[in-house]
Amino acid sequence: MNTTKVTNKKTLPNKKERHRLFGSVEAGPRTKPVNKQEMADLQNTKKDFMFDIDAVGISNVKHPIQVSSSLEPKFQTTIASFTFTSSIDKDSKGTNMSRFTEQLHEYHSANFFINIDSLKQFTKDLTSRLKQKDACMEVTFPWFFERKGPSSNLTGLNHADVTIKVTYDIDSGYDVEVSLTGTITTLCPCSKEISEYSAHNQRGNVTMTVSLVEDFDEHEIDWKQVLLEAAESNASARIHPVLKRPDEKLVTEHAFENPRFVEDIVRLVAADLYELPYVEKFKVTCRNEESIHLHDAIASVTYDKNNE
Ligand SMILES: Nc1nc2c(ncn2[C@@H]2O[C@H](COP(=O)(O)OP(=O)(O)OP(=O)(O)O)[C@@H](O)[C@H]2O)c(=O)[nH]1
Repeated sequence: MNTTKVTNKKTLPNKKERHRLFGSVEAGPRTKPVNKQEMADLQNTKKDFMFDIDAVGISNVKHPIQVSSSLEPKFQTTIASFTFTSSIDKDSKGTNMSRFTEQLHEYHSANFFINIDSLKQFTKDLTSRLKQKDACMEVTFPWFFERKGPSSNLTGLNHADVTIKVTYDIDSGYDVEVSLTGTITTLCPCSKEISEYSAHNQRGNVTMTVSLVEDFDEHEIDWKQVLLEAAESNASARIHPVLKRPDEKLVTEHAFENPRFVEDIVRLVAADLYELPYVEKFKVTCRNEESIHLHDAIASVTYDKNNE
């Protein structure tokens, strides 16, 4: 290894002098309290502040998390983005924002696994910690799963974006919404029909947002895998990280044999979700990134079984 040092030719002022050169000044007299007990607590000021606030809190909190899965890898760490909020009434000036991340770190240190049950516990605890009547948290993360080539069986990791949103209200209890965005291939039926050869295709992003029945047992059913399957099994073809030529041939032919409009995707996925007894209501959206346009094709279906 070459350990020769490069000789510095300039003589620089020391670091403190450099900071002064760029505008740093000496500390002024300190007159305000440094003990927490003596500090002003503006957040907890009680007065008529005119309006209740629906949601106040923090968003874009990046944090490592642990997730379990019915597909390989069965346990994984991934990076999540959290949003934490609660409502406050018009007599409170503000919330105590440090308590959101304070609680997150406490959970993290106690081996926090992200699932519906643990988020229910988290929001309930947060409600008491904040001394408010409700709390809401939303967590979004890439969930990874193994995918094999259809002929070679060669494996790689794909991912889908997953969101869990849990609200706890001391009067009405829990509200849980789960969501997954999976990526698929769609082959245009119109293009297939009218062209002498081939058909153009798209990369489709299918987002399913679902309300599950109250007694849904996530230890019995991995809803992530179910939603992924709803998107992929209705696609022209699935997406693969590793494809050899025999795989590529199968995937290409499968897409040609299963052409889909963006409308077909949202209706077919809606049908699968409709058939799941533990799904109460759902929204399916699809956004196809066109390969023959700069724009995307979009469609959505919303359905609530309670309104039947
Ligand atoms: N309510 C409120 N807080 C803010 C805002 N902007 C920053 N802060 C936060 O105020 C925080 C102080 O947090 P608090 O939780 O109120 O601190 P505290 O009163 O010492 O905490 P407790 O001991 O839990 O009562 C800092 O973490 C800042 O991030 C804002 O717009 N509204």
